[in-house]
Amino acid sequence: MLSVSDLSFSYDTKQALKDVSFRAEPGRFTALLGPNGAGKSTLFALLTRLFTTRDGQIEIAGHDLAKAPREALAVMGVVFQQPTLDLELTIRQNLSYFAALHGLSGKDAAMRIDAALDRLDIRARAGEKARSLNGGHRRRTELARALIHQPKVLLCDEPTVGLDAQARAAITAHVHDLAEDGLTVLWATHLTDEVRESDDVLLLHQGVLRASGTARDLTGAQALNDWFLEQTGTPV
Ligand SMILES: Nc1ncnc2c1ncn2[C@@H]1O[C@H](COP(=O)(O)OP(=O)(O)OP(=O)(O)O)[C@@H](O)[C@H]1O
Repeated sequence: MLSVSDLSFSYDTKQALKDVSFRAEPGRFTALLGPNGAGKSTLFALLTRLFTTRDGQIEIAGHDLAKAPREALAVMGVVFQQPTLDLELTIRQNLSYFAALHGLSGKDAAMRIDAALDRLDIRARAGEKARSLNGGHRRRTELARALIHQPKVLLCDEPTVGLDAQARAAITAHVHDLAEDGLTVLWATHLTDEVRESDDVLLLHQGVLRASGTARDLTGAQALNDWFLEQTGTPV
């Protein structure tokens, strides 16, 4: 589980997050929705310890990120907005490198890499250079890489940016499956078609968490897009 309590953060005079509290539960796909400037990237930077703050608390699967950062980060998988594959390495080499960073090697690493590649349906491409893959398969590779160390919490920061509709749908479906298998997923997006009615939604606007609940409960008979517009005055 991912738990955030009373989290605040300021850039000089600009307060980017104000007393944000929420929980993302195991087995749930939690969508973090917010217009530009809402504070999503700031929140991800705090969750991944790129930034730190004394205002508030973050717990990753029971580990306090400030007091036990190593333990907390060890159970977290992250897919950043910007692609981070080495395009000259094969898919398997990219994953092996990451496994080594987590202290995994030999048979254990190979088994975990195969399992992660199977999970994302890209094992058949494992010997190909990342450069030869399309955007959707590169993103799948990054997702597979984020799973090798068997995290309990998966953070995805707008991971479908730049993908075509088909690749977006495939990745989104894969990550919903991962959530159904028990992972805690936090997925930042501004694209409401990536959110299912049964998903949990966190609406962030101007640094404040405006709403949280299942998409179905929050929107009632409204389409999520219309609800979002009504809440924020901003088209998604
Ligand atoms: N380095 C910075 N210095 C000052 N203000 C900043 C800085 N980075 C972000 N901000 C401000 O903090 C607020 C939150 O920004 P943040 O990037 O977290 O939002 P976001 O929801 O991720 O938006 P986007 O989708 O555009 O990335 C915005 O008002 C932004 O202008």
